[in-house]
Amino acid sequence: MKVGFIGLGNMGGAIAKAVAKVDGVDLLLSSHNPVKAGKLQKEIGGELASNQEVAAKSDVVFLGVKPYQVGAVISDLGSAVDNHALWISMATGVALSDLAQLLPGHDLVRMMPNTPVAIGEGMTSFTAKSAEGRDLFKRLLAKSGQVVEIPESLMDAATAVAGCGPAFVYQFIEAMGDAGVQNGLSRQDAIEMAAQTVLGSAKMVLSTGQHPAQLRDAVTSPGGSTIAGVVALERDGFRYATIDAINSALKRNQELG
Ligand SMILES: NC(=O)C1=CN([C@@H]2O[C@H](COP(=O)(O)OP(=O)(O)OC[C@H]3O[C@@H](n4cnc5c(N)ncnc54)[C@H](OP(=O)(O)O)[C@@H]3O)[C@@H](O)[C@H]2O)C=CC1
Ligand SMILES: O=C(O)[C@@H]1CCC=N1
Repeated sequence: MKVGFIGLGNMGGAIAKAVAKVDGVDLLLSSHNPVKAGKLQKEIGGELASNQEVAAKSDVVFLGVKPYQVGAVISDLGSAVDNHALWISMATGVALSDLAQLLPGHDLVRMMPNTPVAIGEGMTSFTAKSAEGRDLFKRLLAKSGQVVEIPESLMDAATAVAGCGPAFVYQFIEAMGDAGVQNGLSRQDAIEMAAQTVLGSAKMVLSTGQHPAQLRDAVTSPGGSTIAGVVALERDGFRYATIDAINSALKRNQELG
């Protein structure tokens, strides 16, 4: 099966890395930036192509350009889109109804991935126009991490929590690292400790099925040091700051749409 990519930046490139691991897939890679696309091709294989070639020759096309570029990029393809491939858009805020106007008669999937798909640990939400599109999409994302089908009305929420979420987690890891450095750890050790702590804690949430508050209680000895830190986080508005960050991202998603 020929799987094409138009736009191979941070997100399109990460998905291409995951899709490249699926058996029976031949990649066609197109980006504005031939140097970037060439570098990726060396890493994951496939063939470099123009946008028109990708549209005309692919059975499935992943669209990885910025939301405001989607309309112009598809319009520029002209009759190359007439082969009725499955089109998959990752563009924030761009609805299936918008895509259907640009690609009338095509099968469509709207997805919201996050960058950890590049290492098989992503969290992707999607809405599909057809059952065939859904099955093919899930097959292509099989090596990308978790994949969940949601109603399109929840896409902005999924975008804010999981699409944008890695940036918030990296900020938290960076801040933990700073605290470690302030207290004498090397930068490298501090970041490794912070990142592994986030990884292990996330795995505990997913593998035990326990509520995060229960798991936090198991760390928090009465009168101990953890509760002192927990109280400081509450005092400084950590929970509110996190919710506010996600709501701000959600509001911006709606504006982008
Ligand atoms: N980054 C993320 O974590 C996530 C992003 N998304 C969505 O993914 C999409 C891409 O975002 P992101 O990867 O961050 O952005 P990037 O800017 O990193 O990637 C966009 C890519 O598209 C290329 N491009 C621009 N115009 C064209 C064109 N006419 N033809 C072919 N390629 C073109 C750009 O090339 P050049 O740089 O040379 O202009 C660039 O490589 C967006 O719609 C975003 O909403 C969704 C979920 C998460
Ligand atoms: O910042 C953005 O617009 C996109 C949405 C999800 C992650 N990046």
